Amino acid sequence: MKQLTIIKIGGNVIDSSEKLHQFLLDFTALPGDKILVHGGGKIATELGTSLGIEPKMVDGRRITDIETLRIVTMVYAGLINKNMVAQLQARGCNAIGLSGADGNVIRAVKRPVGSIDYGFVGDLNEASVSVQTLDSLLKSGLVPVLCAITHDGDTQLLNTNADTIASAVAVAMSAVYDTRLVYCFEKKGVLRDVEDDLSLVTEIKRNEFEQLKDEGVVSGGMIPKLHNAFEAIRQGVKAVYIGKADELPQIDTEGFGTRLID
Ligand SMILES: Nc1ncnc2c1ncn2[C@@H]1O[C@H](COP(=O)(O)OP(=O)(O)O)[C@@H](O)[C@H]1O
Ligand SMILES: CC(=O)N[C@@H](CCC(=O)OP(=O)(O)O)C(=O)O
Repeated sequence: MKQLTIIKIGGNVIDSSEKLHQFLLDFTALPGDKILVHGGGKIATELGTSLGIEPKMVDGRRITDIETLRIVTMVYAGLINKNMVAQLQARGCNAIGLSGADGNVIRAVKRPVGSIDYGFVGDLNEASVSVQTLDSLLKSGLVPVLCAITHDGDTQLLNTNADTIASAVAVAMSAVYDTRLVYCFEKKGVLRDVEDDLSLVTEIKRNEFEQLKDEGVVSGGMIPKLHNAFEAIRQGVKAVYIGKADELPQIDTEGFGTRLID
């Protein structure tokens, strides 16, 4: 099987034009087939706040009412996605920017209302990702750049966490590629002390994740990120890493951030 790398880039890196510039250079230089998935939660929060729409997050997920959906669609599928594609094109990477509705590449189901109504948030299942569409784009020499906007197939756009999209795409693509999933963000990886880069945990096994959670070592957005990462491994993704965006070039030589192991 051919190798495929799925890279997810988080909001704190996208928010810095310098860091984003360097990351896109490194992404372009990465050999082989690749797909980029981006978030942008920080920028959506900033724009929403400036328009008087306060963000509401529960367990790292954004409660997405109709006004918020308009903002995240503009920010993720428009501003960020198109700027990234233009920057990649300028570096010689033949990127194609897509929401989940484009080419029906990611179809989601609106999250059912339980104790919390998340609004227009989309959940993914095993049939969500169109492997055929992504595979044909890759075979045409294109590099898909996916944002956090999905659709339900019945006109409704939905907001889906970008870490979850990256994990679902990696799982689906592992049917036809040897797939690895790389979460890039602003820290060196999973740290024992969030403020200390020297406290990097180089490997985490599934059973150690529960322990790290109980000890309070991992918190906030890192909990769903690790959950998504272990789901990906359980469902056939060959390797999953979490690490610092500007260390991406080391991935095939010195190793990269935290490697997750089943
Ligand atoms: N043990 C930990 N190691 C590294 N980061 C952690 C840890 N525990 C919590 N975090 C927090 O998790 C955040 C990453 O999650 P999130 O903001 O969802 O990522 P992204 O920027 O990729 O969207 C980091 O910015 C950090 O503040
Ligand atoms: C439903 C949900 O929470 N969607 C996320 C999508 C963006 C995202 O995941 O951005 P980061 O990767 O930068 O956090 C949100 O709106 O924040």
